[in-house]
Amino acid sequence: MRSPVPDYLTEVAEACSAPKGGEPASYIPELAKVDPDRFGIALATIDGEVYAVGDAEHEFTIQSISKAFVYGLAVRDHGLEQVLERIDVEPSGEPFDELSLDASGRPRNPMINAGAITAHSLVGEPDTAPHERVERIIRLLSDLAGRELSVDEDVWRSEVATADRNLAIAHMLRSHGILTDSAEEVVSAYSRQCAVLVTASDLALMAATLANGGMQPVTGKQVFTGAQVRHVMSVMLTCGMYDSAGDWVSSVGIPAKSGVGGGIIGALPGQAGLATFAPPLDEHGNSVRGVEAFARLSRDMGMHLMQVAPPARSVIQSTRVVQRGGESMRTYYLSGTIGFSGAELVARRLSQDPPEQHAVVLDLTGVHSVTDVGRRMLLETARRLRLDGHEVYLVDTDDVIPDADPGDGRRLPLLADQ
Ligand SMILES: NC(=O)CC[C@H](N)C(=O)O
Repeated sequence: MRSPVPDYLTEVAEACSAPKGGEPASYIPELAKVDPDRFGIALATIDGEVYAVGDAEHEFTIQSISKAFVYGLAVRDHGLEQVLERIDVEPSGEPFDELSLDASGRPRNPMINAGAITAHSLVGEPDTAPHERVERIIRLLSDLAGRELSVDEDVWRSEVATADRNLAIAHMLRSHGILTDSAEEVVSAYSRQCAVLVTASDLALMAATLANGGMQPVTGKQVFTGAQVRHVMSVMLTCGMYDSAGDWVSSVGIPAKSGVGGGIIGALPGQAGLATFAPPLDEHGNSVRGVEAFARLSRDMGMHLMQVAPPARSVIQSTRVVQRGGESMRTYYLSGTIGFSGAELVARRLSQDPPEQHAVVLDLTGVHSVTDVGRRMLLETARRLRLDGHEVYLVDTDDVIPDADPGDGRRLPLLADQ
C-alpha cells in the first residue's frame, strides 16, 4: 500500500499551481532570474518523516525565513530578557523593510528587517567578527536542516549591491545606539544569512525542529530549548507574515515565516513542520501560491492552532496475529485520540511494513476519539489496503468511526471485541 500523504500533498500542489498573479522579488536583481512556475511542498513530522512533492528538492535562498532562527540564536546566546531590551515583539502592521522604531527606540519585532538586522548583530559575543557571526548562523541553520548548507554567492553579491534600504535601516539603528558595528559590515553579513541555500524539504525539517520542542527530528540534536522555541513560534505567529499577520492567523493559524526567495515555513507545535516554495510574491512579499497552499493544508488537516488535538505518538499500541473463524488476522490495536499525526503513523506503518495476512483488523477499542481528518485518513488507508487485495475489518464497540465507508460503497465489516 502507498501512503496517502504524498498523494494528498500532490493534490494540494496541483490545486494551487495555476498562476495567481504576483511577481518574483526583483529588488534583489538575482532573485528575478528564478523560474516563476516552480512549486514545491514538503511536510516533516516530528519523528523525522519527510514528505516532499513538486520542486521540494530545488534550492533557493532562505531570505527572511532565517530571521526566525537567528532570533532564536540571539535568545540562546544572551537570554530572552537581554534580547527583549533591544527588540520588541509587537506586530508592526508595516512592510518588512520599513524604517521604523517604537516609542522606546527599539525595532518593533525581529521579523521585520530593523529587528532582524539587530538580532543578527546580537549573535555571539559583542566582539565577534562579522564573518564568525555568519559562520555561527550557517552552523545553526545547518543543524536545523540536518545537512551542511552554503551561501548563494551571486544572490549575496546582488543583494549587497542594491542594499540601500537595509543600509538606511542600519544607519537608523546606529543613530539610536542599537547597532555599534559599521552599517556596511552588518548589512553585508546579514545579506549572507539571507542568501543561504535551502530546499522546501530542508525548511520543513527546520520547522519540524521548532514543532518538536527544539530537537532536530532526524539527528536528535537539541538545537533550542522548549522555552526558546515557544517564544520564537509565538513571535512567528504574530509577526511572521508582516502586514498580513492578522489575516494569516485567522485563515491559517500556524506560526509561520515567509521569505522573498518564495519560501514559507509553518511549525505546528507537537505535530509537524511544513514548507512551500513558489517564487511569485504578493504585495506583502509573501509567496502567493504558498499562502494559498497553507490555507488549504491548514483547513484540510485541521492544523489551525486554535483547533487543538492532543499529540499521538503511540497510536499503534501493539499488533498481533489473531485467529478468528479459522483465519489468521493481522490485528493493530490503536489508542488515544487519532488526528492527522496519529493517522499518518498508521498509514505509514501499513505502507512501509505491509501485513502479510489477507485479513487486517483495526481494533479501535482503546481509541477515545477520531478527528475528522483522522477518520478520512484511516478510511482512505483501509480503501488502499482493499485495493492491494486485503480484507479490512474494524473492532469499534464505542462507535468512534460510525458509518465506516471508505468511499468504495462497501462499509468496513465490524468484528466483536476479543
Ligand atoms: N522579506 C525578506 O525575505 C527580505 C529579506 C531580504 N534579504 C531583505 O533584507 O530585504
